[in-house]
Amino acid sequence: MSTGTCTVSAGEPIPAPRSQRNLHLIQGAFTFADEGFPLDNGGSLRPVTIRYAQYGEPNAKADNVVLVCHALSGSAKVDDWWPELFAEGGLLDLDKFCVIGTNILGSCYGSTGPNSINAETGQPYGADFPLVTISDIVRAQAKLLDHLGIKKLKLAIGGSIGGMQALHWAMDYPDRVEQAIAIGTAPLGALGLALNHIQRQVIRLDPKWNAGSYSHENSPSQGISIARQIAMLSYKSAELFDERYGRKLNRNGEDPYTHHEARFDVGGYLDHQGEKFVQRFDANSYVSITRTMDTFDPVRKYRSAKAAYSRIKAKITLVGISSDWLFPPEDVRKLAQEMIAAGASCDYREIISAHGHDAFLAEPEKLLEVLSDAHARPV
Ligand SMILES: CC(=O)SCCNC(=O)CCNC(=O)[C@H](O)C(C)(C)COP(=O)(O)OP(=O)(O)OC[C@H]1O[C@@H](n2cnc3c(N)ncnc32)[C@H](O)[C@@H]1OP(=O)(O)O
Ligand SMILES: N[C@@H](CCO)C(=O)O
Repeated sequence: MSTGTCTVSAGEPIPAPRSQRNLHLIQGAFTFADEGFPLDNGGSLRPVTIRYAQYGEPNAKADNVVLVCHALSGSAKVDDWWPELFAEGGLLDLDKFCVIGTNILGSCYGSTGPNSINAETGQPYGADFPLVTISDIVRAQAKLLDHLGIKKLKLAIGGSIGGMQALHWAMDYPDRVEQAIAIGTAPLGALGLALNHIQRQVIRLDPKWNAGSYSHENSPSQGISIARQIAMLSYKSAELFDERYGRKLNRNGEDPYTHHEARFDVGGYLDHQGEKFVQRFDANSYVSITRTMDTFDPVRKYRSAKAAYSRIKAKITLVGISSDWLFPPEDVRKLAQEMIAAGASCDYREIISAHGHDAFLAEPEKLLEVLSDAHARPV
C-alpha cells in the first residue's frame, strides 16, 4: 500500500442505469504526493487527488480488476456514461469482475485539475494548470491502484482519450495489465489538432475568460458552449446529421427563410448541446484536457514505433468506427499494424455505424458485438 489519504463513501443511492442490477458502488478519493507529483513535461502537482468509483469487489488475489477509462467529458462514475458495459450480456459481469473508474487529472469531476488549489500559491491553478500527458494520468491511476492493493489489471478499456489511457497502461506498465481495449483511438491527425486549437481559441476569446481567472458564476459560458458545438460536429457524422436534421426547420418553429437569426433544426440541436455542456463542464478543464489529448503520441515518447509497441505484453484490441472522422478508422488500423509489426498481440475490429466518433457511447450494442469473441472478451 502506498501512503496518502483516502475518503470513501459506500452505499450512496444512485440512479439505476438501463437494465442494471446492483452495482455495489463505492466512491472514494485518494490524495497523495504531498511532496509533489512530477509531470512528464516539467512542473509538478502538489498534492494529487484521484476521484474513483469501484463497482463489485476484488477477489482474494485481486486479479479480477478492470479499469474503465473515460473520454473527454466523462467522470469516474462509469454507470453515468457507459452503463451498458455492466448490463446483462455486457462485457463486464460484476459477479466476476471488479470495475474501477477514475476521474482524469485536469478534469472538473473531483480529481486534481485547474479548479484545485495550487499548494505553491494557495490559489486555484486556473490557466496555470500544467500540461498533463496521458502517461501522467496513467501514472496517477497506478498510484491509486497501489493504494488499493491492486498489482495487475485484468483489462484496461476506454474510448477516445479513454483508449489512450488503456494503451499507455499497456506500454508504460507492461507487467501490470493483461489486456487492453481502445476504441476510436490513435494519435490525433492534423484535422483533430486543428479543431482542438480552434476550440481553445474560442474559449479564450470569450470576454469572461479573463486569462483563465473567472468565477463559477461569471465563467466564459459562450466560449465553452461554442467549443462544445464544434466538438459535437467531430463526434458525429455527416450521414447522421443529414438523416436526423437535413434541412429541417427548427422544431420550435423558427423560420430561417424569413428571419436571418432563425436557426435550422441542426442549429437548435447544437445550441442545446452547448447549453447543456455549460452547466456541467469547466472552461479551464476543457483547455487542459484537449491539450492532453493533443499530446498523445507514443512514438514521440518512446522515440520509435518499435520501441513503443514492442514493450507491450498485453493482448490488445483496437476498434475503429466506420464513420469517425476525428479518429478515422484507417488511423486506428494503421496503429494496429504498427503494433503487430513491433511484435505485439494486437487485433483490429471495426464498428459499422453512422454515429461517428461517439458511436462507442451512442451504439454500445455494436461495440459489444465486435468484442464478443474469445480474443476480445476478458475471462
Ligand atoms: C460526469 C458526468 O456527468 S458523465 C455523464 C455525462 N457525460 C457523458 O455522458 C459523456 C459521454 N456522453 C456523450 O458524449 C453523449 O451524451 C452521447 C454520445 C452518449 C449522446 O450524445 P448526444 O448528442 O447527447 O445525443 P443526441 O445527439 O441524441 O442528443 C440528444 C439531445 O439533443 C436534443 N436535441 C436533439 N435535436 C434537437 C433540436 N433540434 N433542438 C433542440 N434539442 C435537440 C434532444 O432533445 C436531447 O436532449 P437531452 O440530452 O437534453 O435529453
Ligand atoms: N462525447 C464524448 C467523446 C469525446 O471523445 C465526451 O464528451 O466525452
